Amino acid sequence: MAALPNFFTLANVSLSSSISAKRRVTITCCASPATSFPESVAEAAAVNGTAVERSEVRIGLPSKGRMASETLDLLKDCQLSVRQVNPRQYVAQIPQISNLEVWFQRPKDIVRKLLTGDLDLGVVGLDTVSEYGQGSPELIIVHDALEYGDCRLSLAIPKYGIFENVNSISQLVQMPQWTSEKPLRVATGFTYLGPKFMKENGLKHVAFSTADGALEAAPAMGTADAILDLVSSGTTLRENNLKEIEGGVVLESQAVLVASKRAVIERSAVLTTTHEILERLEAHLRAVGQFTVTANMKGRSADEIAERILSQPSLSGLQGPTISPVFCKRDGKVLVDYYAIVICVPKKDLYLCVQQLRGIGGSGF
Ligand SMILES: Nc1ncnc2c1ncn2[C@@H]1O[C@H](COP(=O)(O)OP(=O)(O)OP(=O)(O)O)[C@@H](O)[C@H]1O
Ligand SMILES: O=P(O)(O)OC[C@H]1O[C@H](OP(=O)(O)OP(=O)(O)O)[C@H](O)[C@@H]1O
Ligand SMILES: [Mg+2]
Repeated sequence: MAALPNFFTLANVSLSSSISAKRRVTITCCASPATSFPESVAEAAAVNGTAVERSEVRIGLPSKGRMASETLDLLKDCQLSVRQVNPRQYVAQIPQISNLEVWFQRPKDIVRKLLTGDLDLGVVGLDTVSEYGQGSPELIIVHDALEYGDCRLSLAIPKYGIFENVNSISQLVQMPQWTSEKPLRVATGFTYLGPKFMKENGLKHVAFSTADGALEAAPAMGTADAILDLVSSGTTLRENNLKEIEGGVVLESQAVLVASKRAVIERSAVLTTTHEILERLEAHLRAVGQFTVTANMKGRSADEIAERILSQPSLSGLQGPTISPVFCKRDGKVLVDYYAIVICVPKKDLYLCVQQLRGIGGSGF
């Protein structure tokens, strides 16, 4: 994952100790580079005063696009059913949390409204928080991995012509073609992150153009040399003869739960509701991320099997294993040759765990 510029763990906010104890939950806050902070956002954050007077808690959910239905599905899996009578109704309730109002908004407007204090919480892609939050210290990432909406913001160039042998950002920067008269033309919808990334990578001669969609067509049309856009499967780039380059990923993104720092700090109802949502998200995400592996293993005793399992690097950090004798009858005697073992494995470690269990004599998975 590319390092996220301007994000750091927020250790000195009073709520952090209680929330950040959870696995995969980080309370992070965009650092505030005061000098480069755009005035419009700073002003928006400053007029956040209305938030203090509201008693109900407002969460913004994507009203349309690919994040909309998956967000509702996730909440449903957490037993938080959003009651929306029809898709054109922009406000809804979640009966399980009585003082919570759901507002359906476009993802970028969710971030904007968190900054103005019109929303307290929101679910959007990290790319949207980073682009429209513009490093504002007013935004707190409450949960950084809701496990959908995975994509990356990445720079892509044509596979052909002058770019044929260019495969990294440093090679792109060193190309003699880019001058102040003829800068590298980049098409992007990310007008904050794009210039920031190029500056950080030393690309001086660059000009940006914006469009709302189908950016991948710009190089073939001759209107841009490169594009900076979201990539998920990579199909759109491939179909348009474009390639990503080494060092060209601006950020890795997925859906996150974001909060207004001020609302969380100043209004106890927001903090309580944030905790409640977080507990439910964590319980659900932990459960779906875990697999139970059962296997048989030959051995002299349960202790010996336990030692063998716990000596393996991918198995030693687990809670357990549960080891039970498997009884059989041979020549009229009840014997234990095998033990049944049960371990709980995070999804990402599943393959390695099974390999390591096999390596120490596990079978019958
Ligand atoms: N190809 C993709 N695969 C997975 N997630 C994506 C992809 N493209 C975007 N996303 C995520 O989904 C979010 C919403 O994208 P979506 O395309 O639905 O809306 P949008 O691009 O903001 O709006 P619109 O396409 O209507 O202009 C993005 O901010 C990003 O986090
Ligand atoms: O790597 P892939 O899986 O091919 O996905 C990447 C494409 O998905 C997004 O477009 P979207 O579908 O949102 O259309 P848009 O350009 O109209 O926003 C993004 O802007 C890319 O064009
Ligand atoms: Mg889109």
